[in-house]
Amino acid sequence: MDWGSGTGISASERAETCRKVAEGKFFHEFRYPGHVAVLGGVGFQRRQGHTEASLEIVQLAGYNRYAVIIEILSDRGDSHDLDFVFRLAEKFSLPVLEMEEVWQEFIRKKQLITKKAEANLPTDFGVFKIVSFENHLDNKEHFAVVKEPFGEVVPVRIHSECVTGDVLSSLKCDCGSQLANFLRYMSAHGGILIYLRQEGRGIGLSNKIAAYSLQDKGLDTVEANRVLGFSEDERDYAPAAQILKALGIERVLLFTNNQRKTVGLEKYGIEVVETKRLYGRVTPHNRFYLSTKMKKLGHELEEIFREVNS
Ligand SMILES: Nc1nc2c(ncn2[C@@H]2O[C@H](COP(=O)(O)OP(=O)(O)OP(=O)(O)O)[C@@H](O)[C@H]2O)c(=O)[nH]1
Ligand SMILES: [Zn+2]
Repeated sequence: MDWGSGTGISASERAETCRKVAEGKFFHEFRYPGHVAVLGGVGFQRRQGHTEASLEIVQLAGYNRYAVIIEILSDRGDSHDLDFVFRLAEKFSLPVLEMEEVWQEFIRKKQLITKKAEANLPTDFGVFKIVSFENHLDNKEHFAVVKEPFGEVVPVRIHSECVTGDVLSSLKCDCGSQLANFLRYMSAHGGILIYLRQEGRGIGLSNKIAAYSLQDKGLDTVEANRVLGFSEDERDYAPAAQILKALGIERVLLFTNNQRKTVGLEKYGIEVVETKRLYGRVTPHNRFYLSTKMKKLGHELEEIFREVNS
């Protein structure tokens, strides 16, 4: 689009066109086609693209949601790499923001998950409260199980969905028994379980079953994920951080053997005051899986292997 009666080509005319868009002029007041391409963001929570990120940056800085994006090109017309961008930024004393930093700030500042429904839930482990959420972050039906009272630092378990382990009592992993152990702990001491619908470390049930099939052929859990085109762990704990905030909680005693969960919560503004190990059952079927988690994913499981070996 172009604004005004000139060609619209010069830098100053293009800047004027951008300014008029940001003033909220109507589409029919511009001329088409023109020399400024207009893009619309679909929401940063849906797409972590430059268009969406630029809208968040200007809004976080206190401006209306209009931004100008430029691609930095070399003399030959190719896109420059990040090294060039850093050198350019240094030369002109400009800040450089990476997508991950904008995402973290977005999750800290824009609360997209709120409490929806809550009810009592008597279980074999005790009577809990179950809470559901209105979730505009990833639109999944995560839920929380709450047992009060608890102190200012709340015992918390972030548990990723494992239908095979949690529902079918599969012996291939430790999920079901870890879940039961935490519910038992909560029943006695109070706390919160956040159940995230991140089946298969975020790859979904079908892909996890495909990964199991590769494991039947001798691959380990990390290799199987990679063969299927995924990273070893696709989870993001942004929904967990926002669920905790929706429940009014910012300081936690986290039950996990996985440091990525601690890092994953802290970067979104949740303070992990302390972590406690939470072990499940070791079976002949899950031993190799658990030792792979320890060796390749950094899970702190040395203690259970010491016990098993002694
Ligand atoms: N892709 C894949 N996912 C698996 C496999 N085995 C278990 N999972 C998934 O791994 C996740 C385990 O979740 P959690 O127990 O919350 O997390 P964790 O990383 O083990 O960390 P902590 O239990 O907190 O120490 C669940 O989503 C399971 O479905 C596997 O072989 N492949
Ligand atoms: Zn499992």
